[in-house]
Amino acid sequence: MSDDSRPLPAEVRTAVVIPAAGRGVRLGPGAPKALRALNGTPMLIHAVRAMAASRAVSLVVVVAPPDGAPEVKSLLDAHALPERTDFLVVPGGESRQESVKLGLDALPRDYDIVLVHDAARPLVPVDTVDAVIEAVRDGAPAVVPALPLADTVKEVEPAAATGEPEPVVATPERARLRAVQTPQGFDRATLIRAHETVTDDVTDDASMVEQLGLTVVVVPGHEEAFKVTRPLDLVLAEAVLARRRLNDGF
Ligand SMILES: Nc1ccn([C@@H]2O[C@H](COP(=O)(O)OP(=O)(O)OP(=O)(O)O)[C@@H](O)[C@H]2O)c(=O)n1
Ligand SMILES: C[C@](O)(CO)[C@H](O)COP(=O)(O)O
Repeated sequence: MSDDSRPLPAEVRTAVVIPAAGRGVRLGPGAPKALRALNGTPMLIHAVRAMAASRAVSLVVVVAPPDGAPEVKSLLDAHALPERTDFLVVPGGESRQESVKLGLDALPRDYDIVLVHDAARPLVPVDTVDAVIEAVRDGAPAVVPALPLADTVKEVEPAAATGEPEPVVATPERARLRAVQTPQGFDRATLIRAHETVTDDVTDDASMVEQLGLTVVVVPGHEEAFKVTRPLDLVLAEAVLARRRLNDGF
């Protein structure tokens, strides 16, 4: 463990950045993905509530579609959210990475732990959020929730949209692979350094911390923390919400 791994004091404050500026191309035509409804409520509101459900979270920064900040502010005002949590809305950028950076730029100084959570993972349970925060409090500079894979994974030589069969290059040992979810949790200084240092395109924030040479640790993820990416994911998300309503006796 490096010096970045010292335990943080218990009273440290935690903020969440929610990148919500994507179009949702893989979901098909319609409003920006984060604003589409799940069970009548925008996906973003589900994601915000999932984060604010943690008593450790005192600020949520929503990174809105570039021209959608006023609409997102109105949505947050129109939905019941915990009073103990503060909310900020900033406009996003061209890529997820850029949107996260814009969210980080808006963070007040007095937050030591920062979570980054996809608006597209609206159903993550609060226990997963708390497990990530606890691991950062315990001294990890970067923490990701993740699950073992159900499928075997092949590395291929990608056929550039020609439709040709793709030759398999390798079969990584499945037992060593994990499917990574969000929220990913960070010591704030580490995450800011990662975003200031790494210029490659990446698909998650933790991989930027890996590029700094620091250790990223994995805590158990949750099946309900899946990302709404394609149309079938919407069906699954509605089914999870229906089951929760039944369990809650509504
Ligand atoms: N320029 C972008 C692109 C993505 N995101 C956010 O990053 C999260 C994960 O991205 P993804 O699931 O890929 O969302 P989209 O980019 O909207 O999806 P697609 O690639 O299908 O367009 C989402 O909450 C999305 O809103 C963002 O804030 N800014
Ligand atoms: C951050 C992430 O959700 C971790 O699995 C994922 O990498 C986002 O990928 P996307 O292509 O931007 O949805």
